[in-house]
Amino acid sequence: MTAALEHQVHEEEPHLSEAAGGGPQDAVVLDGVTKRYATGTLALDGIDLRVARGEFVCFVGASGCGKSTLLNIISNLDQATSGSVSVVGHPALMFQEHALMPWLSALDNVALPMRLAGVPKGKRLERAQALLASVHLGDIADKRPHELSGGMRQRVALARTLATEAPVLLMDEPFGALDAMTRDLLHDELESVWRARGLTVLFVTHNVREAVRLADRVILLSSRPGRVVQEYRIDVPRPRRLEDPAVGQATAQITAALRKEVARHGD
Ligand SMILES: Nc1ncnc2c1ncn2[C@@H]1O[C@H](COP(=O)(O)OP(=O)(O)OP(=O)(O)O)[C@@H](O)[C@H]1O
Repeated sequence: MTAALEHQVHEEEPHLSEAAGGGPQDAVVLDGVTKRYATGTLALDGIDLRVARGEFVCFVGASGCGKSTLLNIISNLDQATSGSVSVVGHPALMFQEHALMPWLSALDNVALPMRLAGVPKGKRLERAQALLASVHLGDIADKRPHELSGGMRQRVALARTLATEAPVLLMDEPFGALDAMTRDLLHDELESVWRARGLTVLFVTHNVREAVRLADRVILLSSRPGRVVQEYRIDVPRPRRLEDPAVGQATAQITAALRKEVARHGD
């Protein structure tokens, strides 16, 4: 068996590869992406996906359906067994665990990607300060992570993710551990940065309502192996709130489909 494996990153004025079937409007194109781990687990089976530039896509699915595997492959942290992946620019990845450097201040944590990219000190600190202000943390720049609440740390992590200037954000349950109020606030902040910068966001969550609150499109994955079961275009007008009746309706519809998927696998 031969594995046709391809992962392309397009640096500038990218056009996506013909191999992955992309066009100039696409930010991410997956063509027949399959992942079998060395243990034999078939985590993803022939995923075809096309995400337009500026689109906000959320993935939901039962535990173990391969959502994290998918993001890892798109970010090139892991490789597909077969299929092709094409991404515009170098995506930034944000996890549920904020992974801030405990010895650095909030400001220096946000400035870190720019430091690694060789941005001069004055410029990167100025930019980091502006990013902290954009997530309403302009006044805690000198604090270190242990002095901040969980929600504040996750906002610092969001500011640091944005400091990479990546055109594509890959977010794996980034707000999963937060209380409802903080999560609400971060939805607003993420949405406003997404719109202002024209970012493309691929966002994994277990929370269907959160997916509907944020997404232009929700993709439901099945488990063992992970496949696209259904896609839902969310045309509820923005700004949305988690408690909007229209958000509730779409949530109920997708949750019913998700329940069926979970029941099919008995988990
Ligand atoms: N490094 C690995 N080696 C072997 N199997 C793995 C590895 N990582 C994940 N898997 C398996 O692949 C499948 C998909 O895992 P993955 O973590 O991508 O799912 P997920 O949808 O993100 O799960 P969750 O929602 O629980 O975070 C699971 O059956 C998991 O056990």
